[in-house]
Amino acid sequence: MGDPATPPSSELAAMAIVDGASLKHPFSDRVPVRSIVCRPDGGAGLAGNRVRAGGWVKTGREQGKGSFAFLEVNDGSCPANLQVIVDAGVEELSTLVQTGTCVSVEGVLKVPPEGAKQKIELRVERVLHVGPTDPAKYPIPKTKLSLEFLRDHVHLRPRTNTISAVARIRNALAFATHSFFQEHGFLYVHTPIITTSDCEGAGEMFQATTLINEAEKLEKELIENPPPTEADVEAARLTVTQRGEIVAQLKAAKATRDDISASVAELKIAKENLSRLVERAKLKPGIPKKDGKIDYTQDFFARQAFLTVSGQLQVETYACAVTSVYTFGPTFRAENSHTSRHLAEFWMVEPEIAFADLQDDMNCAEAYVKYMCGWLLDKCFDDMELMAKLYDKGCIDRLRMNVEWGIDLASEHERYLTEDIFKKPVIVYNYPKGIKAFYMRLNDDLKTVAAMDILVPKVGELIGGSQREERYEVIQRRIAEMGLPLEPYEWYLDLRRYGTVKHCGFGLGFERMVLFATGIDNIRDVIPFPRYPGRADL
Ligand SMILES: NC(=O)C[C@H](N)C(=O)O
Repeated sequence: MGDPATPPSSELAAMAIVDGASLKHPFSDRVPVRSIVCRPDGGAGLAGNRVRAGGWVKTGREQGKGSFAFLEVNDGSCPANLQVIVDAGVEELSTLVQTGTCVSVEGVLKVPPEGAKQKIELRVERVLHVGPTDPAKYPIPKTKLSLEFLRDHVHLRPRTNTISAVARIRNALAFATHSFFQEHGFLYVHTPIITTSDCEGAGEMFQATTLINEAEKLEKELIENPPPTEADVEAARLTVTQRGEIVAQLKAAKATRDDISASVAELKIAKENLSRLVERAKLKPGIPKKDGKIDYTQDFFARQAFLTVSGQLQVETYACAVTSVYTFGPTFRAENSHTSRHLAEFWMVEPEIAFADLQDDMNCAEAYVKYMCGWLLDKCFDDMELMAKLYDKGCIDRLRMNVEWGIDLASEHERYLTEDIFKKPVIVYNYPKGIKAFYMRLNDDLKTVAAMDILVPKVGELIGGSQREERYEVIQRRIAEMGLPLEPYEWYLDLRRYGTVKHCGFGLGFERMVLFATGIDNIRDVIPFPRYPGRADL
């Protein structure tokens, strides 16, 4: 003893007794609640172990006339709580029992008395930390709260059962995504967020340079249309007095003076606006400056740049070089949309495969969605059970279903098709060319393109994909036909000019997959920080 590197005896006990490697968190002294209760025996086999555990109190009550307290503690590692029993005297019980209090405790795991719901409980011997909460102010009390209400408390909502389960399901789906594509030899390629190309050509891009463009526009306007100067005002006055007729002179003078003072006022406002905008723009990091002034000669911010709507065009460059690739990142749509299926910022998984056609594309999409369903059943069953209980009795069956694919339909009635006609996912393909993007391959009928959408019950479109037009002349004609400028797509056309190859790909809306899996109704509840009109604060 006396050696500063030797931990206190209680810590030694914790390390020695708790089946260390398998139970203890690798980078903290705690044992995650999951390691204690999410076991086939519900944790009973761990009785006698000394552990440290921590989390947030879901519910708490004092028992035995205040001689001890029962706490249901959750640390987000699984949907289940750990029952924790604290004797009076160890800590102020009235603080501990408040919903939302954070506790970190050390004690011994015990099998509870006969008839108890849980198979194991923690008898506390030492309280290591208490983060109290004021029950009068805490916005997330233990009563059932609507998801809509929770949207106004985005920073505290992960403390709820639903939002923490969604976080785990989302995490599992992301892991499954990488696992699926990596297992099948796809390369993960990071595509850019800031870009000048509008992949869908739908004009729904967020401008990345609004501020600078406003300042630039105003400055240009003032140069082209300079407002009157003081000298102009004086000259105008002189002209007025030199005029012959007094009456006309007075009338003219009045009119001119009014005009002039209006112009001067406008000038003042314009100048103020300009300097305010320029000042604000100067504060923005990353804007190119020369001698303290914005440097418009530099290409990047001086040109219009946008937030990407899809990584597809860029990821195609890698598919046409390294064959099988995917990108997975945030994408943006500046639509003023208030539906439960749209977000201004959402995540998309976009694979792209060379030497593959539309049928291959559909096969890949089918295998990928089935893989994710299997993964959730395997790795997140307890969270799925919670979703089935709270939101949608059918969600587990939906994951289990043997998806029926490839029903041949050439029309686009999304949820109607999946909910009323087929109660299963359907693929709709070969769409009329007029309603689809320029990059989709023109079919031999010259009327339709090799596009496909996968529509699923409850959600509608989950996946949109296509075989890409690999023929230089055809794609060039399609771009022109759709009234798009050729110049921004020159690099894209190079892929067809040099070593072209048939290829295909699709985009899966990641949040829509979470909706499909969980049965939750609104897309704003399946992304940690939803972005929709009016919402971007946190
Ligand atoms: N990668 C894809 O095919 C997705 C498609 N570009 C879309 O945004 O819908």
